[in-house]
Amino acid sequence: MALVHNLGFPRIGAKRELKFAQEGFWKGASSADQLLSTAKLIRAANWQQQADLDLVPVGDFSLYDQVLDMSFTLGNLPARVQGLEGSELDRYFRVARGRSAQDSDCNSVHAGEMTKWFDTNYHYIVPEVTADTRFSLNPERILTQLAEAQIQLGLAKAKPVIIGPVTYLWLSKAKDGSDPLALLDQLLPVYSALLEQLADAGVAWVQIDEPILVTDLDTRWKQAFEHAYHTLKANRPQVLVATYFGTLQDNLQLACNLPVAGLHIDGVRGREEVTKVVDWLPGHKVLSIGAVDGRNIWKTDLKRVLDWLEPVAAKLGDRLWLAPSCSLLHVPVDLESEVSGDEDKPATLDSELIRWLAFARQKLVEVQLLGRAVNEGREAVAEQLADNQAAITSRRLSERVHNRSVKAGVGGVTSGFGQRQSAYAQRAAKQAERLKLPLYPTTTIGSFPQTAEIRKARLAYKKHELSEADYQTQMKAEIERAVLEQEKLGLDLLVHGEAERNDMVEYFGEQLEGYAFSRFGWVQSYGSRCVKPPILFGDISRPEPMTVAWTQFAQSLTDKPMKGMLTGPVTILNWSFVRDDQPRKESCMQLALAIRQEVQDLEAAGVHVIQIDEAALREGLPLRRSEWQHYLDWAVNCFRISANGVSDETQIHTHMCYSEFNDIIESIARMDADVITIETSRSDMELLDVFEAFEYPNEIGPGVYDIHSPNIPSVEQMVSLMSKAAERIPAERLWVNPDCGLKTRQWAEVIPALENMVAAARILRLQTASGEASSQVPVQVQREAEPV
Ligand SMILES: Nc1nc2c(c(=O)[nH]1)N[C@@H](CNc1ccc(C(=O)N[C@@H](CCC(=O)N[C@@H](CCC(=O)N[C@@H](CCC(=O)O)C(=O)O)C(=O)O)C(=O)O)cc1)CN2
Ligand code: MET
Ligand SMILES: [Zn+2]
Repeated sequence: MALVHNLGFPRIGAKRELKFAQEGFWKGASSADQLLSTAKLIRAANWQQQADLDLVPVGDFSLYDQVLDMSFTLGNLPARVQGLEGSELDRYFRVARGRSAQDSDCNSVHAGEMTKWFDTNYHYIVPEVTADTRFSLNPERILTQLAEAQIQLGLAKAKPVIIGPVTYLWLSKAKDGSDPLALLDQLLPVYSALLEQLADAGVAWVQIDEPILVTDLDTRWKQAFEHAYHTLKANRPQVLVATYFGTLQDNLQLACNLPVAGLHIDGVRGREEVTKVVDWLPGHKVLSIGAVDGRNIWKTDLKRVLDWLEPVAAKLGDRLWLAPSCSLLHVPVDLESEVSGDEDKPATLDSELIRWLAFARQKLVEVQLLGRAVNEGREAVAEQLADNQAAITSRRLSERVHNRSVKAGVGGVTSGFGQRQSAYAQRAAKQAERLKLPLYPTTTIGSFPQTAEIRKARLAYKKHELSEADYQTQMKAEIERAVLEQEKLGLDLLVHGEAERNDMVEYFGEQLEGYAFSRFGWVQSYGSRCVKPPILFGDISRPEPMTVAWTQFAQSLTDKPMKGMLTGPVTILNWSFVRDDQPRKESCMQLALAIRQEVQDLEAAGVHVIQIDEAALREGLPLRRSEWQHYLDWAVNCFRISANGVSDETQIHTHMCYSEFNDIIESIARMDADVITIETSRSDMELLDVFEAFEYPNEIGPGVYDIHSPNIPSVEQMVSLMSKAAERIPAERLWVNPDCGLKTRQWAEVIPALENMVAAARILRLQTASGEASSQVPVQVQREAEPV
């Protein structure tokens, strides 16, 4: 009998209950007890929905981030929060979010660094270590949740999930430049103790996630796996080592031979490896195959899966387990929420599209169907299989998916599409003459605070309670406010503030043909922040201009230059649920042509600076280095096609956040944007080393203001950061700007932070004018943040 199980379930709640509880608590509007009881209710509901599985994940829930949870479990808190007063919950959120110095205790704490979880749009808090890090077990969270689950589901079903020791260290960053792997022997006793406690609590199976097994590992990391799992052998539950997001390749034998009871592999992205793993896996071990895509929202073609799965099942017998390919964290909770519109929220997906889709709950039903088909024969689920087949066929043959003129447009792309008229130096001179910006020009990345009023108005508009005209009037008022504030602040290059956009990707998805969007299809991005990835289901075209009127309106309010603001094709692709019936690069090319039309329309409307955000270009990099170049080639090509249909005088900006550029700097340079703004403030400008080493030729705005934290950066901090930047990049090519957009902040934070930023730029100009190299700064009056 094949068992069916799950690796992890979304924890935000079907209606984002966790988000509202977190934010209520942070604002001081509700108590810790209220937050914790909402959390408990969500866990119970999640287990309820998974109760039919043979094994159910426990410990996949998190109040902020599962990696931060693991750091707490392992007693690995940054020194800056150790010994602080307050509760553990307080310390937890301090690491997660930072804390400004407005508190009476004067404990300003900067937030832990956040970065992308593999190639997903989920962000985790990077564990911080030093050579002196000592771990100690803090098992309370997981034991408490385990006890809850065991009561609800019975002892046998509860399967704790933890991040494995090798992956944990691989995700860690050593603040002192030491080697995190050197801490392995420190760490293993804590894992042993944890496993022993889980065994004592009656746990039969524990899932230990080691996703780095699908990445390129050098010998040391490979040996670390053997060492770790041999060391952890005694007194523990049976261990299922879980890998996902790709193929094992040269780690395959290592993964198969670890001294554990089972292995999970990604049977969607690693489909071609399944047979090989079956051959290599020792006969006493369980193989869990992820046969349902945990990274996308399409209904599984069950017949196609069964065609390859049945022979595997025949070989493995009881040793086969079935699951989604990875944790379901990356898909929305429940398609049922989309089915019937109510007055509050009209449905957005039609019944035909709904029939093609599966969210987390539906994916678990698919896994169960596969289990029954394997265990009892296809006849046992004949009706469901026929239903599934009909849906698959309906999507494959649908005329909504294919658009001849779009395909013709792609066919007509020539190499000239990606080419600017002149090289950067010539363009820069023409642009400088037109824009007349000062040295160290200041700008922002695009969005200004998305206030509760903005969101409320948009909701009312979507519910048809607010007319289109009234909605537009209100958004125009917001844009006006943003423009006035920027003029008051003395910024040099303005933005309209993106008030009218729900999200930088969803907004474009809503206006492009070939896209659908859900009502409740939320996926956690970080902490309480969620995104609703639009669903790219068909050939993409742009029926009409998407941003021109808003940008023109904003420009009409000021004599300062106004940046047009677009999301680039690669980012739209990477942050959407995309087609699985054609290569991603083809969808991307269609998006590139649509954005190119928008860029040209903006230029024709008199917009002289256009930013095309490619925040997700790097996260789209395949996990395997051997596949990088191919991806980078088409991604950069698509960006260039979207951007380069303009005259020399038009200045193209691009923006990237959370990016490490070391390995891809050549491709970044090939994008040939006139200006690139990047995230650098948390990494102390370290990121710029590679731009210096590569002699990156165009302009750069290294972020000086960490917008992910409520802290207000001081003038000194920003002058010091920019001085570090100027040691690496000639001042004439530097811009002064925040790390990213300001939509998650409040005006009360943004104004003083940008005041300081503009003051910093003025000091830098004065210093340059007087030839002064020092970063001595006149004393400034600092304004503090409002509590969030
Ligand atoms: N797609 C994407 N990926 C990304 C980023 C990004 O900006 N977009 N940025 C990075 C991650 N950063 C992020 C930063 C902020 C948010 C964010 O603010 N998300 C919002 C939702 C944004 C949104 O779509 N808002 C809609 C819907 C708002 C909403 O929730 N409305 C309520 C009611 C409104 C109310 O009363 O508050 C409802 O519908 O129930 C809108 O503005 O229209 C949130 O979690 O709160 C997400 C990710 C990397 N990945
Ligand atoms: N223009 C966008 C903004 O400011 C870029 C964000 S990148 C995640 O919000
Ligand atoms: Zn950004």
